[in-house]
Amino acid sequence: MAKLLLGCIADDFTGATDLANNLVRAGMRVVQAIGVPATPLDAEVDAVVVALKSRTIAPAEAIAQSLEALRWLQAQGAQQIYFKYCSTFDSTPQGNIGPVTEALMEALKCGFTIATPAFPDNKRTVFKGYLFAGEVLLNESGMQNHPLTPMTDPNLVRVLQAQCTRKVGLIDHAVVARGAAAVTERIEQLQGEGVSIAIVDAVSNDDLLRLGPALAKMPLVTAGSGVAIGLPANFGLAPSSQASALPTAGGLRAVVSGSCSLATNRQVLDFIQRGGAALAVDPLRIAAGVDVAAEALAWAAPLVQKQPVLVYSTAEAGAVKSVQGKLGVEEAGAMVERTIAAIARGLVERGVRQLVVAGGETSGACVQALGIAQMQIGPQIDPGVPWCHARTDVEGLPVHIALKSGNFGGDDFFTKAFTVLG
Ligand SMILES: Nc1ncnc2c1ncn2[C@@H]1O[C@H](COP(=O)(O)OP(=O)(O)OP(=O)(O)O)[C@@H](O)[C@H]1O
Ligand SMILES: O=C(O)[C@@H](O)C(=O)CO
Repeated sequence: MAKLLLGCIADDFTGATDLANNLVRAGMRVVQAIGVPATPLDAEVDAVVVALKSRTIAPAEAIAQSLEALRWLQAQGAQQIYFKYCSTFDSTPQGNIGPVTEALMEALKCGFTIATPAFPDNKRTVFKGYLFAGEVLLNESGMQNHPLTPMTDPNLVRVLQAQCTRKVGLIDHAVVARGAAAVTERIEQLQGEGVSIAIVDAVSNDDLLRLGPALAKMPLVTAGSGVAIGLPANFGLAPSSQASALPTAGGLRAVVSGSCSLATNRQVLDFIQRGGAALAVDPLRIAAGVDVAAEALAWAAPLVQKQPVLVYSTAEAGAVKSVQGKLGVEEAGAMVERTIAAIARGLVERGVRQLVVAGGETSGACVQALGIAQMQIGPQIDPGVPWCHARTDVEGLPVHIALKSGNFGGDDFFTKAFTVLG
């Protein structure tokens, strides 16, 4: 068995495919495992991304799951570990970015690591330690109102320090601009000052590519997906179309969406305005006991033979709040996720082999409903979202599947996705 070059631990499912996508584009062959695999790796790949759902669970549980993933990756011979979190640094005041980072450092006897969510391809940039989402600071981007991980402070040194016992410092843009040797020098200086984790500025892919060589000997790297573009070169790998080759796609095409982000709302509207076949799922009818999944599948069955179909619960903030007010936030979420996941499975049972899923939680529910354990990463649709290929437990059938983070993708994403597969 070939040795794994890079072993990755991601704190959610769509974030894991985002990271895998950047590694593939930089030349690595990558699989994504859903949870920590029970058996040794049996694929010829350069990197494995273990997808956890550890972003908002209790810190002790996030640490336990991350260390279990670390042990599995080490058993496969991983030469370097990458802890992937969100490009908007989603965390609660307690973590889990800080606690998991420190636990991994401890386990790896790693004296120094970096932390940067910068992902310029998706307009996440870090300057002087401050995180920008698009044109505005993180705390003005809408993230200050996130229901689970409200981000009210854009200063990442402060945010991470509040979650860590180790000292957190900054490698600022003036250093990164001077290249890898300057970064290495700054790391030595910071270590002399007792700092063991540094937020790193990056406002462009060039910054991330300059940073890459300085990370070659670090046992642990922690970041969003952006830093990944600079790592494969450290292992002598270069971008190649081979790394993203997937089996030829066939079968019927569908989109299921449980994401209520602004981007997904625009994508649903765009699909409908182009004349796409679309059906809205009403959470209140699910709550009233109607078999909404069966209805949706009956609607989709004839249409999907001729064209891609979209089944969505996507709604604007006001409508979501009203449903949550009636059903409760968690209950509404869980009910809609179960329904969308049942529809995804039903669609695959009816011949869909190219499936787009929108929303992080929704993706988790769909991947689990389809019994997917491992995904091979293919070509990018839009930054952060690749097509993947996976075996399901629906008669062992394979599907091409794309898991879209709520905020990612252009307005035409649901149309463009299928043109990428050809
Ligand atoms: N119409 C609706 N009313 C209430 N809740 C909904 C509705 N539609 C979807 N939901 C729930 O909202 C949540 C959406 O979360 P999900 O993670 O899937 O999307 P997202 O937050 O846009 O994506 P990401 O986490 O990738 O940013 C899910 O729990 C889903 O079931
Ligand atoms: O980094 C991001 O923004 C995404 O990969 C993500 O983690 C969404 O949940």
